[in-house]
Amino acid sequence: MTIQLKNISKRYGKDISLKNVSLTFETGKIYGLLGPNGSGKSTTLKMIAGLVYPDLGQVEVNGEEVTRRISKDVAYLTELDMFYPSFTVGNMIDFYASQFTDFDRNKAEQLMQDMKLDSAKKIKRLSKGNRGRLKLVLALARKAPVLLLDEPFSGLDPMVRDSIVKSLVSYINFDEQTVIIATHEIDEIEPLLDEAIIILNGKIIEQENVEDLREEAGLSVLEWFKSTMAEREGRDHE
Ligand SMILES: Nc1ncnc2c1ncn2[C@@H]1O[C@H](COP(=O)(O)OP(=O)(O)OP(=O)(O)O)[C@@H](O)[C@H]1O
Repeated sequence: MTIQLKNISKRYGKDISLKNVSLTFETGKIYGLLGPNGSGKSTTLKMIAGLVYPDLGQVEVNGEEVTRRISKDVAYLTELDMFYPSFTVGNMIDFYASQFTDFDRNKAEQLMQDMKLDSAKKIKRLSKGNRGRLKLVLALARKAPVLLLDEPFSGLDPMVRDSIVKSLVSYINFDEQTVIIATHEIDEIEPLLDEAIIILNGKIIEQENVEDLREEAGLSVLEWFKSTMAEREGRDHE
């Protein structure tokens, strides 16, 4: 599945959220969409999920324009908690299984064990971190061709993050899935990434293959991100 954003612009009232963004995402790769608060990461993901439409430009999946129908192919972990508080964890798993034909119960069971979640527990009684884990279970248990993760590690403690980052790849089917992770926690997701994209003030300012970055420039993604941002700031102040 090839996802293409072609010359996308989007504004909310006076605020410009995306400016002439063009990006291509291919199956089998994990992309990191990196940038500071308010840079347009979530808006980009929402566009791929068909939840927000561009003012200008096109979003295409396999050459076809994205509509609301894309949602069946997109597993989307959002920043917002959209859980029903009276549900138990198990109810939520049942609900997802009823909503999405690609929801894999066996995978969900395995993920629940890995994330140490109790299916009898009420969602309103879960800690923030455990809610974060549940969100990951619900997104990763789907065999959707497109997996969008918006700040997937927020609320998780550092030890857990580390182990989740390590186990995440085992839940991805690289023959069939495209994964896009939006985050400002670059250090943590670095080991997962194939491609790193920097978005700033609604513009894509850089994109690099992570292996090339390491081998050719001798830089970690975080070092590259910091130096790119510093260079920008310097330029903006000239
Ligand atoms: N529903 C909305 N109504 C008005 N403005 C919006 C809306 N959604 C996003 N914006 C604006 O668009 C810009 C980009 O926001 P977006 O949420 O895409 O950034 P982000 O990079 O995901 O930020 P964060 O890291 O803080 O989540 C911001 O200026 C934001 O205020």
